[in-house]
Amino acid sequence: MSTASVTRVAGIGVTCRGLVYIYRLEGYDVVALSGVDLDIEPGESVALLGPSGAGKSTLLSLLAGLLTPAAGRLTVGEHDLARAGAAELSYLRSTDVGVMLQGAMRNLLPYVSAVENVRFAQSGVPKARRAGLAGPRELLDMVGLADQAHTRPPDLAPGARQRLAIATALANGAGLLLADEPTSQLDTAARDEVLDVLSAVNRAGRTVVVVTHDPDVGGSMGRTVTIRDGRVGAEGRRGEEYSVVGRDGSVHLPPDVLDEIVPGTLLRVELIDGTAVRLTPAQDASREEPR
Ligand SMILES: Nc1ncnc2c1ncn2[C@@H]1O[C@H](COP(=O)(O)OP(=O)(O)OP(=O)(O)O)[C@@H](O)[C@H]1O
Repeated sequence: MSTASVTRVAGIGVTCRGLVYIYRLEGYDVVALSGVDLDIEPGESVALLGPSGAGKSTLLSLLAGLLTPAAGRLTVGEHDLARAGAAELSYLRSTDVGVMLQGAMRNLLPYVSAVENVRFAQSGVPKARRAGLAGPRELLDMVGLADQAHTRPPDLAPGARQRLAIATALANGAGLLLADEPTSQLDTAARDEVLDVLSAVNRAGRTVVVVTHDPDVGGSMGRTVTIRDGRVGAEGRRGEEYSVVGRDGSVHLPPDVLDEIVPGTLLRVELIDGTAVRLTPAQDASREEPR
């Protein structure tokens, strides 16, 4: 696969403070996000990791303006998404944010060619923002599909379909790309081609946020953020994993530590020389029953 040079686009940053989202179902509520604090700098590449049901896709949908937070602050570029109305959210998606839903075909029109898919994605861009957009051919070139411009999505290989979904997501000139599981169900070669494209669009300035279960995909991004129980539990940089102290002082212990120090254990917490923290389990290593 050969990709052409990628048009530079300024990246868009994100700020989340105490972000809460609740799915309201008949008879009960599901708290999917319970206080996410997260900053993403313009031009960063970030992987959202974490166990199934942790809240990764919900967070991505909030960043995309597809869901509105129940509480907390959320800004994407200049937009305050906690306060934005439907028109502002729709403008955001047609200009600054490119979204790839899970499953390539959910992002594509099956009955028209690759180039028509990109043209269609550009038809919703407001006139004032159309000047300076990369053309459909250039976008297909960017994802290595120049020679398959007239192929319809069902006739593309799975990896090529995902790359076409990237081209359509970025057709509006977005400075923030949000992709939910863009490499799931791809073989290693197709996955690496998708990662190459994501890396190229990131190097050309755009902010890239990817939800994934694949640690290799996480490793290919500049930073990993692990969501656990609806909050940021850990962050990884340059292969090192760090726990994140929540605004209420809570810390998620890493799974391997939790194997040894089970929930309910009493811990003595000591600050050592102002530079390190020591956690020591109480003698019997479990909470005493109240008398
Ligand atoms: N449409 C919905 N209605 C009700 N509850 C939902 C809905 N979507 C998600 N949830 C619940 O919200 C919580 C977070 O789900 P979410 O899909 O964001 O997690 P996730 O980390 O992306 O999981 P996965 O890795 O399995 O996709 C889960 O408890 C899930 O069951």
